Amino acid sequence: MSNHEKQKNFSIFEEMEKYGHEQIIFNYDKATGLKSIIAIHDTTLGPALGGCRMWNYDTEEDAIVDALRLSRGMTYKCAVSGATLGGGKTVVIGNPRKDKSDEFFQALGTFVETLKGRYITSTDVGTTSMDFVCAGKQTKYVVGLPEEYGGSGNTAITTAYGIWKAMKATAREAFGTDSLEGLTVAVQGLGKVGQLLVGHLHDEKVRKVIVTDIFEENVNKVKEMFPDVEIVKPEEIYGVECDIFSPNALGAVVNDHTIKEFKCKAIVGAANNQLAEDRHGDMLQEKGIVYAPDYVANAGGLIQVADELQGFNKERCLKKADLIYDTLLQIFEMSREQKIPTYKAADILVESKIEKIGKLQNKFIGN
Ligand SMILES: NC(=O)c1ccc[n+]([C@@H]2O[C@H](COP(=O)([O-])OP(=O)(O)OC[C@H]3O[C@@H](n4cnc5c(N)ncnc54)[C@H](O)[C@@H]3O)[C@@H](O)[C@H]2O)c1
Repeated sequence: MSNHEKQKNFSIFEEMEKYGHEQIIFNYDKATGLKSIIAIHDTTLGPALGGCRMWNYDTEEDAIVDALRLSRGMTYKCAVSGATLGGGKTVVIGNPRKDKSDEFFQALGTFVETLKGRYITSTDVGTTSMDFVCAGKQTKYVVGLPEEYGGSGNTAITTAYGIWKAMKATAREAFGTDSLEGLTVAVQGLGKVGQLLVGHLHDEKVRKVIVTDIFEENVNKVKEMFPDVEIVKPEEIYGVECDIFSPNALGAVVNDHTIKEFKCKAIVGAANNQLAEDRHGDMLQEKGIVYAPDYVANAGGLIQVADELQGFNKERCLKKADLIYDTLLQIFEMSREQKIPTYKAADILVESKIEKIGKLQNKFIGN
């Protein structure tokens, strides 16, 4: 089907109805050429929070679908981490290597400001904390700023920490012990999170780390820091012999093709929306692969920026990230007891939490 035909069949309201999105805002700034979409999924728990992804989308439909999927993931991630925040996301259509400037992100800031705190933004793939220093000149509704600007700094640190904890919980479920010592872990994507994760794995004395990235400079950097890593080509990573596969690049890496290739016993990584479709989570369960639901495992970054909204405290933030381990154990237990895939168990946990909090009555607390 051509892109034009695809767009003719695409209904934005049908998409919003499917998962209950509240609002989509399209922003265009003539002076800078900024084209962005802000999707707000659910604000039952509080203002929507979610990073801003900058990507060269093939079609506008791809950009809208990404904003919808990612913002919904943020609702679930906020709820499962105990944050009093809802889910939102921005996508910026453009090339992050060419199209950025101070004015470009200031333009984004002006649009975020119009929402008066209903949506708070931050970094994601293709954007950096410095981009939000620029956006922050026009809005106070930004988090994930560098420490020298009063922010909590690089969120990848807490994300990688959380993935490491998630991996330990998943190892306990899959291998009966939460020590990663002696295991082989395949890491896809050696960006901000992937690089730090390899460091944690090294400290845990895993047997072998197999790595890949589409950018050679990232692979070389990791090889320099950890000479023992084994490097494979990007297309080879799914089929390598390993205990744990860790996707830390982009989403939809668990799909009809990769499932046939997987030789791992568990999947734990930072990438958002790892399952191309829900049914792939069912297929993983049938294959006996323990899947750590992405929005639970990768909540570290969200936990950090949510903490920044309260005045960042690193110790408190890491303590909250430690809970990723406990939450995953709870989800694995639900999955076993109810005989349902782990992604469904996580969704049930979150949806019941949102429903209960949504029904809370405001109580009179005196003057
Ligand atoms: N940074 C965070 O705090 C955070 C928090 C939650 C989720 N995530 C998610 O985790 C993932 C990694 O985040 P990041 O901050 O490290 O992003 P990043 O952009 O720094 O790194 C992504 C890396 O993946 C590589 N890559 C892309 N496609 C690839 C492919 N097909 N094969 C191999 N490598 C490929 C890129 O070259 C890059 O090095 C993203 O999906 C992001 O949305 C990040």
